[in-house]
Amino acid sequence: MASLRISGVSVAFGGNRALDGVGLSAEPGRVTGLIGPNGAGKSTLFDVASGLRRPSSGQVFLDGRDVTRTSPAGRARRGLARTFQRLELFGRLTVRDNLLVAAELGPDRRRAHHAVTETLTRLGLTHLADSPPDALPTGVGRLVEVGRAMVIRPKVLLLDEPAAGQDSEETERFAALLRSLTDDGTAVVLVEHDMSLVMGVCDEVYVLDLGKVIASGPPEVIRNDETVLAAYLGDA
Ligand SMILES: Nc1ncnc2c1ncn2[C@@H]1O[C@H](COP(=O)(O)OP(=O)(O)OP(=O)(O)O)[C@@H](O)[C@H]1O
Repeated sequence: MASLRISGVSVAFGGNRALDGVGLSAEPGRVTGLIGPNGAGKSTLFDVASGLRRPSSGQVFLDGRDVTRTSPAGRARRGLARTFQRLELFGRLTVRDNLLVAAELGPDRRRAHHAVTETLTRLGLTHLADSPPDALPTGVGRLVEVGRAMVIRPKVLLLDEPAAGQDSEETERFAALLRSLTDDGTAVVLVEHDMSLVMGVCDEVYVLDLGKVIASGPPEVIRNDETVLAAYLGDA
């Protein structure tokens, strides 16, 4: 069963149909890519999935349960975590405390300190644990944001442009991290403009354009899809 299933979701901002009947499934242990030109609706779809925006129609299911009317906090308790395109860290708390705040809101508070230590090790950030994110380069800040989402061991992890600002070595390490998350059975949904990362790491890719899914399938199919090339990859 899909960990996250989105069905027939529509959102309009005034006369602008940001999402128009969008469907998407994210399976456990797989990375599902979501790509499309600027303004295609990717972040809006994450907002609908995480409960920050109520769709005018359509449904969201977590592990088969309809959560369309569940609050963001309720969805987090059911194992959904996300990152934001714009970093949403507490700039002056330490990296460790940024993770701890999230861990203590998760389902297992007693494990919070242990989970933070484990996550910092996994991300290779232990040496920066006592630094405030404000003092770190953006690429590292993004990793801290991913850590804050990972620390509750989510079933579904939505990542909004996590590799922006990372250099090629950091991106490579990040790809390995994504694979290790799927080994844990996490369903990862990745919004990302770095096409080599998307094509290298995703099992399945959805392409959004002007609020509609114009193609979905494995990376090798998407890479050669004429509609996708015309809408997006051609000028990427
Ligand atoms: N709060 C809002 N109010 C009005 N319009 C919005 C709002 N949020 C998004 N939009 C519009 O909805 C459409 C989809 O935007 P969205 O940010 O979801 O796209 P995106 O694919 O994430 O783009 P990007 O790659 O630039 O982040 C765009 O036309 C955008 O201008």
